[in-house]
Parts: sequence; C-alpha cells; structure tokens
Amino acid sequence: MKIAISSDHGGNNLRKEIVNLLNELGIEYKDFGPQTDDSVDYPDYAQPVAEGVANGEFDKGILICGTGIGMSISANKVKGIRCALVHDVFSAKATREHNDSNVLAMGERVIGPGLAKEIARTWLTTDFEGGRHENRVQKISALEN
Ligand SMILES: O=C(CO)[C@H](O)[C@H](O)[C@H](O)COP(=O)(O)O
Repeated sequence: MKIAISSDHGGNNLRKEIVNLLNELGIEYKDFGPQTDDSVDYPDYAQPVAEGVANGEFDKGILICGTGIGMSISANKVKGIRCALVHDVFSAKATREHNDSNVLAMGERVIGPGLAKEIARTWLTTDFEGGRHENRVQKISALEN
C-alpha cells in the first residue's frame, strides 16, 4: 500500500504524528508537506494528494488541516475521490467498509493525536465490504458524470 499525505499549516503537527504512525506500520508514503509552518492555502496541498490517488499513483490519501473540512471539500472536487472527514473510530471503520473512502481527512484543531492515530490505523487496515455497498459507491461515481 502506498499513501499520499499532506496538510496545511493548521495540520502540520498532526501530519508529523501520522507520518510517525506510517513509519511504525511500515507503510510506504509520500509526504507532500508543507515543509514550513508558514500559512498556506489548503486546496494547494489537497490537490496533489487527491490527484495522485485518483490517477492510481497512490492507493489512499490522508489530508489534515485545522478542521479537516477545507481539505475534504477540496479533495472531493477531484473525480474519483471519496474523501471522508472522520473524527471517531466508528466512522473510520464504517467509511472504509461502506463507502470505500480513498482519502481520509482529519482536523488537528478538533481531536488529539492519540485519537487521530487510532482513526488512521483503523482506516488504513479496514477493507471495503462490497456487497450491497458496491452499487451505492457506483452511484456516487455516476454523480460525477
Ligand atoms: O479549511 C479549514 C477550515 O475549514 C482549515 O481548518 C484551515 O486549516 C483553516 O481555515 C486555516 O485557518 P487559519 O486561521 O488561516 O490558520
């Protein structure tokens, strides 16, 4: 599995925590930054991650900003992206099983690093259930056309 990850300035600290988790789990990743704490615009950092997942270069993406909202709105503008904004472990599991979400968004100003790491771990290790959810995910894709 290959992961793309980025944040804005509001998500820098949590991004570093999640990068540590990816290292612990032995998961390959590309970190799209930012490399400084300067204020940046979240769509600029959502774009390479979302496009990289949509074009198949990466299997999944993780995006972090202050709330996760700006990142999730931006990512979901890219065709093929199903970005889930998640702040609890139940939803992390459900969005993989039911929605086959391919990007996870979280907010550093909303939850602490312990919970965020548990959410990311759950999201990364839960498979799509298929079955009745297959048709629903296809209908999401149909909305893009
Ligand atoms: O997009 C967001 C809100 O939906 C993120 O939380 C951003 O990180 C936030 O807007 C950045 O705000 P700042 O005041 O410029 O740090």
